[in-house]
Amino acid sequence: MPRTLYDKLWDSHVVRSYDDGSALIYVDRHLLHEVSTPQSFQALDSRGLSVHRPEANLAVADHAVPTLNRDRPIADPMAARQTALLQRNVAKHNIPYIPLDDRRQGIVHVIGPEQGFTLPGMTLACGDSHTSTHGAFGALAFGIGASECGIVMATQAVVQRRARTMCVRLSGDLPLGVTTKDLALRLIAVLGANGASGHAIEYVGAALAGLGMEQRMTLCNMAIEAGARVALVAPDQITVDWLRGRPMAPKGADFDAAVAYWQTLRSDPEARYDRVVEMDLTTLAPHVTWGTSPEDALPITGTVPDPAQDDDARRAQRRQRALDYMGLEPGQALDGLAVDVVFIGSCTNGRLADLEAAAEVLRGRRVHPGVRAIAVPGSGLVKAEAEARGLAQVFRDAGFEWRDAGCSMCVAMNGDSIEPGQRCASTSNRNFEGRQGRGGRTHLVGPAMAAAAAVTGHLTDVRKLEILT
Ligand SMILES: CC(C)[C@H](C(=O)O)[C@@H](O)C(=O)O
Ligand code: SF4
Repeated sequence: MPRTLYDKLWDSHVVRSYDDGSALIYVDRHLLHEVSTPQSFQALDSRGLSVHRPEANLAVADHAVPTLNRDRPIADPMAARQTALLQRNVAKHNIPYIPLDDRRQGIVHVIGPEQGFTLPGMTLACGDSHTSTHGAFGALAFGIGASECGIVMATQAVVQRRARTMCVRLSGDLPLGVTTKDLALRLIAVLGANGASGHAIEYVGAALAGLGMEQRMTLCNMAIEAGARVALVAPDQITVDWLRGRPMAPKGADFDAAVAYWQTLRSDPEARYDRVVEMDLTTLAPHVTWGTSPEDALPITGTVPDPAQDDDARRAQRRQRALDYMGLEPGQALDGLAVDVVFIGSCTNGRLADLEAAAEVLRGRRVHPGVRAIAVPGSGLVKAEAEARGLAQVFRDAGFEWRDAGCSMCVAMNGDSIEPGQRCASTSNRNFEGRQGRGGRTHLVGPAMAAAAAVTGHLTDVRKLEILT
């Protein structure tokens, strides 16, 4: 029977199947961060269990870590405790750990691929919902809960429910000024925040040939915001070229052998998906969210919707609440909304290609007076590369704060946050109430759109700005 890529990855990792459709799945790799693992280690320790295969794990602190003054002790007591605890736990269990002062430190979903820890054909788990990111490499990657992290460390396996499959077929090229973030937002708006729940999304289609790994990661990263815990792109030459030479990727003949296997990781031509969605990239516009769910996304040329016109009463209620929280009126144009803060970073848009896209807009321009703009590279290596290529200087010259790597203002756990009532154009993935700080108002955008907001002082269509490259 013809199989999808998801089926192949699933089948090759089943240890035992159960009658209810779930299965015990072998987990090749496990990523750890400081926020979701304290109870996992506690569970191990209270039962006297050891870590089954320490080298299958990789730990890094990212959520709570400061992005300034890294040479000093962490000032926030909670962050200091969380980070120290992770360090103690991994040392005790011999788990490879990237320390805070290491250039490789960064957001788990940035450093996994960067180090070649994430590889095609593998199963990868992490106590974090955005683990879907790693599916861009053709890995079966999924977020798990804290107790499951303990189970994975002790047994190298976890029980999962098989997902239904959804094919998202992408055709055409992205127009100038439009990025994969816009595509991701559009897709979530079309599907709804729960529209893909219970599904594994596979992105297919001619458009993928024009999308680099970083763009594919942005797409897979945001699949969870449509409810899909798993997202996939079949590995191709772009994947192979990106992984060649990565520190933890196989070397020499081993790499060639791995590539031969990776080439088998694609859906069979006759394979059936439970659902198929078509997206034409050529007509896509830059998007922005107006509400408090990632599904509240519209083209920047749009206006704030009117809940009173909504035929779904529950949605109308949610939307009205969102408008109240966001301080918006129905019918208001999105282009022109003044912003106080601009954040460029996160595991969605904190990679080199994202910084480049923003820098293209920033070059020769200045951040609008009164706007606070902050750029936080996704990893120390992204930061170093951006500095080597002169991008950091573009950000600094424009008036951006240029920080050390971490989750930062994406989740505001490290003190990088916005004030109540402040409006922020953010390249992150969630715009929930309070996500970037209590009372803060988040508008999700791509990196070029964030840069455009920074220099104009308001949400605006980046296509209206002349790019001075
Ligand atoms: C803190 C962590 C568990 C959480 C997640 O699961 O995604 C965070 O990364 C987020 O983006 O909300
Ligand atoms: S950058 Fe944001 S979305 Fe990504 S792992 Fe960190 S907190 Fe979660």
